[in-house]
Amino acid sequence: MTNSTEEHGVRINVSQLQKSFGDNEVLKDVDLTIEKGQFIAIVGKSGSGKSTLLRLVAGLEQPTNGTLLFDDKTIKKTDASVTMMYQDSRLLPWKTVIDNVGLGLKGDWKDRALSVLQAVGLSEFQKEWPGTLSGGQKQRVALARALIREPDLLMLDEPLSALDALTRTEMQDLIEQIWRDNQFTSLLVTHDVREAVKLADRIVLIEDGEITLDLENPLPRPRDVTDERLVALEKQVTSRILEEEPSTSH
Ligand SMILES: Nc1ncnc2c1ncn2[C@@H]1O[C@H](COP(=O)(O)OP(=O)(O)OP(=O)(O)O)[C@@H](O)[C@H]1O
Repeated sequence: MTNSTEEHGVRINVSQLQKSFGDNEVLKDVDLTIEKGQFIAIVGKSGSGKSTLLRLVAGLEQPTNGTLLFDDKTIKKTDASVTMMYQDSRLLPWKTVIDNVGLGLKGDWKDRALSVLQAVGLSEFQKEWPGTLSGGQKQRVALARALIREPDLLMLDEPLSALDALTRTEMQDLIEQIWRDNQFTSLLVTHDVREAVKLADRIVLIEDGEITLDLENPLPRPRDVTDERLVALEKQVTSRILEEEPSTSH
């Protein structure tokens, strides 16, 4: 799909979104517009509601209240292709790498699968079993499996947090390059503020189910994590997260 001239990306508009599980109000009145092709990172403490927001946007959960629009259409009517990448690659161990990439696809997908495997640097591994791959390679296959669907929206739920630091940096560069080549909209949930400032155009902080910071990241790409402007941005977000320690635990 990296050679495709077709336009990808979707504009997302979340308005007064609210989600409760029983008495637990997890998201309170969230408003967020993500422009087509934008890369957004959602950061925040554990339990603040990041994954819930992602799952609502992905249509895996229904909101208690509020609206969710894709290119100004309600989510039920959207034609947009939405794909998700998780911390765990979720590959089927009894299928080869290439069959995992094409899983669930109809028609002749082998050439496209090879092309996306090439884009993630794994074409030589097409006939291998997932069990023989490293954690980083498995995540590359998961990325290829997302890419073959030519996503308008790629959702990334802590996709790199189980990887070692070096592999993680390599994967960040790969994700950024693939996003730039394909221009889909990206929504990344991460605990890692450095990862957020390296990859995202905007960093959104969620605290107790509310957006409390929405920061533009104007730094040119590709970004160097030792660049003092990036370090300053990282400090700004981190200190904001740490500002208010909860007085009670629950
Ligand atoms: N299906 C569910 N049923 C009941 N409660 C849920 C459900 N999903 C999430 N929650 C609750 O919603 C709150 C927010 O969870 P969520 O996973 O969105 O947080 P998070 O910010 O992504 O946390 P983490 O960084 O630890 O993944 C938590 O209190 C969690 O227990």
